[in-house]
Amino acid sequence: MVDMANPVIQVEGLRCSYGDFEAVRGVDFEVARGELFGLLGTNGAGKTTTMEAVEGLRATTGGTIRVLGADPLADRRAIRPKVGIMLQDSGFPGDLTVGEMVAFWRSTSSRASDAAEAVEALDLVHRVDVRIKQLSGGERRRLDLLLATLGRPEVLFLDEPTTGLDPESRQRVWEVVRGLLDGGTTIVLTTHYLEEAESLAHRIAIMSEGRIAVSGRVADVLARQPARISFDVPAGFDVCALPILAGDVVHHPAGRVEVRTGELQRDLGDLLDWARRDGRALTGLRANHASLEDVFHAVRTDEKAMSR
Ligand SMILES: Nc1ncnc2c1ncn2[C@@H]1O[C@H](COP(=O)(O)OP(=O)(O)OP(=O)(O)O)[C@@H](O)[C@H]1O
Repeated sequence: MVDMANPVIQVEGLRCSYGDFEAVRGVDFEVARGELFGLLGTNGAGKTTTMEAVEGLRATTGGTIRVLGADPLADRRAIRPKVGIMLQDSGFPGDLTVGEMVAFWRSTSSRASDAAEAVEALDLVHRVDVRIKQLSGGERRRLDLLLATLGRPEVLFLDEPTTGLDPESRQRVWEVVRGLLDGGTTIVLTTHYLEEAESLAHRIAIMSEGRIAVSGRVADVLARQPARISFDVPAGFDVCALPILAGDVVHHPAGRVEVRTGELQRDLGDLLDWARRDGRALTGLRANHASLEDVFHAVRTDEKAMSR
């Protein structure tokens, strides 16, 4: 059960600028202990800038941030041992081997976890004697995650942790992240993979042009978007033949009818009754709740409408 009464991370009215350009324009969110909060958004929406500010790596121009009750920039030394950070580009020394880097990193933490276990979990055993600069992009990402989690952080920031990973490696990273959540770690994650957010996040926020456009529990965010029912219809089909439905009907030229509805069960029932009565086969019938992709698309559409 997520305890929102005692958030581990509190961000209020956050603003960040690069010169005259304001990249983050008043962002608010809270993350409870043991929760995974997903920060999504288009390229340039302000996710990394927000993450860097919350990590204490970037000065802000407005608002307040508290991580474990402290200001992450001013009180960095106090909270740093409890925080793990996986940047988009970690810049670790390429001449060290994986094993040397892990040993060095481990020696810097008083709370280090079992390195051998972590190396195994992230499938890097066979790369221990390889120099970092010789790793593939996916292996680098897995090493970055390993190093970010080695100190058993209470709070973990993951900036696009699975970019460039093949599906199997991505699953492996998800397993490691789920294990950390089971152990009570609080995680903030940015990602462009919507299925990753859908699969891992308790709550998400979708950023658009420096602000949070949509936020909430994944199920609640999805429930705010219409569901879809679709099926094939023969050439020359007249949509007036359909029963009266709560949703909007779109007749695609390729011979498919789509219903976008906030009343999935009722409209689906009415359509099935109608098909049975008229002896019609609804070939290719599909009924789905909205996906995060639909929500993302709606945010993009609003973004474009606002910029017109
Ligand atoms: N060093 C910088 N100097 C000037 N502008 C910057 C700098 N870094 C980022 N920006 C701008 O700030 C905005 C937000 O960038 P940010 O990297 O936070 O976005 P993002 O949501 O993380 O994007 P992406 O998904 O591409 O990583 C963008 O318009 C970007 O061009």
